[in-house]
Amino acid sequence: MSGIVSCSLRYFTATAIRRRSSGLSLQTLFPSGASLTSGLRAPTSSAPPSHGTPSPSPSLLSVMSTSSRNSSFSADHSDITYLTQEQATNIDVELFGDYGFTIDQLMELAGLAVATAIAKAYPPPSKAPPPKVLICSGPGNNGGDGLVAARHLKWFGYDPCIFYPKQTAKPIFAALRRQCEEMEISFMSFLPDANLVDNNFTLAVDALFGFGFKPPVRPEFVEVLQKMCRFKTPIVSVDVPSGWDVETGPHQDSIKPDMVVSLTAPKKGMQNFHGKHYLGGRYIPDSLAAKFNLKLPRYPGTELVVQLG
Ligand SMILES: NC(=O)C1=CN([C@@H]2O[C@H](COP(=O)(O)OP(=O)(O)OC[C@H]3O[C@@H](n4cnc5c(N)ncnc54)[C@H](OP(=O)(O)O)[C@@H]3O)[C@@H](O)[C@H]2O)[C@H](O)CC1
Ligand SMILES: [K+]
Repeated sequence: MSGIVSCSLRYFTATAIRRRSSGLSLQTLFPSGASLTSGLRAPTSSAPPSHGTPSPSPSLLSVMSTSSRNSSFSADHSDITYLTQEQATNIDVELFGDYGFTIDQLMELAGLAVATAIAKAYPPPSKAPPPKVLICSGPGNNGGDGLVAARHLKWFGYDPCIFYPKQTAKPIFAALRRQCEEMEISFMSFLPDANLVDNNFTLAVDALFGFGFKPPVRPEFVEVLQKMCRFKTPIVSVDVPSGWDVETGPHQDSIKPDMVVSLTAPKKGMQNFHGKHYLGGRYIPDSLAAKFNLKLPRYPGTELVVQLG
């Protein structure tokens, strides 16, 4: 579909939703009429993925860098590092400074890790309409991870739809939005109430705030988080459940995600989380892990994520 036609359709969709904002039906946006909560296959296994790769020969081992055997990366998940907000920020500074990464690179890997973890934990059915996934993206890089994840989820057989209430003019975010639009991923102009979300979406991705969140939630996001608290549709949080204190975790009125995909390393606020928990962000060089004394799980083979719980 040409850009102009798809833009017109998107405008129509957003307008239609605005007009129906009282007693609204999402039929216009979701004409299939199918129950969107149906049909996710049960996870095949809750165990971490097996290695499945042949052991390297002794000669190969002798030329492997120390990286694959570095003590910072361990198969034991019980003593991994949980980061403070300051540590997470400092690691980011190093990655983008001395290590020369760009935000585009890491955000792509982060968003791909999120989509991969979702595909492992909530595999799409092979013979059914693609499951609808609501992506709630915030104004910072956490929101950018959500936009990237939406694109990969579409490739993986889901039907993502994005709520992105506070957009910035930064080129990276404009580009991510455009990429989603060109993949015919819809943007919603408002967040539907919980009952509509529950009836129309199989999953919700919380990409509002990550480790850059400073409590308390400002007024512009209070209603959004209140609505999300009422979702029965399972929520997958990116890096940090939005509204949680990065270090001390949830409070009484916090969202309760079914799953969290931590990035780089889990944050301290996740220490008592008992839901499904994956780690992604396979880009930390050994020397950086050593510098911050990070204990991280080993990613087996070609895996982009590791299941922690
Ligand atoms: N190294 C990695 O692992 C990578 C992680 N990535 C992801 O990036 C986020 C951190 O991104 P950052 O942009 O630093 O921060 P957030 O997206 O978490 O949040 C910042 C925005 O949120 C606004 N904010 C902060 N507090 C509040 C509040 N109380 N109420 C409302 N809004 C709030 C803040 O607004 P300002 O006006 O204060 O600027 C920002 O707009 C990390 O968690 C990962 O998900 C990268 O994608 C890749 C590398
Ligand atoms: K989040």
